[in-house]
Amino acid sequence: MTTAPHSAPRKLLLVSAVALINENRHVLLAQRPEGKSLAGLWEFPGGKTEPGESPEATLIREVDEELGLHISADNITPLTFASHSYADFDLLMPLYLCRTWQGIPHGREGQNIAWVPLTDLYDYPMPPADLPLIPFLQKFV
Ligand SMILES: Nc1nc2c([nH]c(=O)n2[C@@H]2O[C@H](COP(=O)(O)OP(=O)(O)OP(=O)(O)O)[C@@H](O)[C@H]2O)c(=O)[nH]1
Repeated sequence: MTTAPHSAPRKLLLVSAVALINENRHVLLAQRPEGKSLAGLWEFPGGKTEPGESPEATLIREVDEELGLHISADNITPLTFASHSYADFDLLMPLYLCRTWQGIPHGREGQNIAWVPLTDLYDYPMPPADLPLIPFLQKFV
């Protein structure tokens, strides 16, 4: 008698990300460095939620680590989310909106960053999960 193989459950990855919007209605994107998955693509700052960490705390921590920016929980608001099935995991990514921060952003991990007019977002190749977010941002931000 043969037994059907049990496949491991797919992993659900929770990632917090932010649309930092400046006074010119430009959004800050960061380029994924060489050596990482999806290298070279432009993404919203953020990262994986650690065990026991709230999505908002993740965002505040990641924006500091990646960009040297200080944002407060009072200045971020939920905007929309991305949901995408990558080959080896499902991504759920709340996208917050932030228009007020302290500091001048710089790529603390050596990554390129760019302030991108919302109308030019399609000129910056982004991960597939992010593509549905572009028309949303263009229409509602
Ligand atoms: N921060 C961020 N992550 C995104 C975006 N879109 C998207 O698919 N992701 C995915 O969400 C995950 C975020 O992971 P991360 O930034 O904390 O970690 P990482 O690159 O070091 O991890 P990895 O190289 O193992 O994927 C990555 O798999 C990344 O590809 C986005 O706009 N911003």
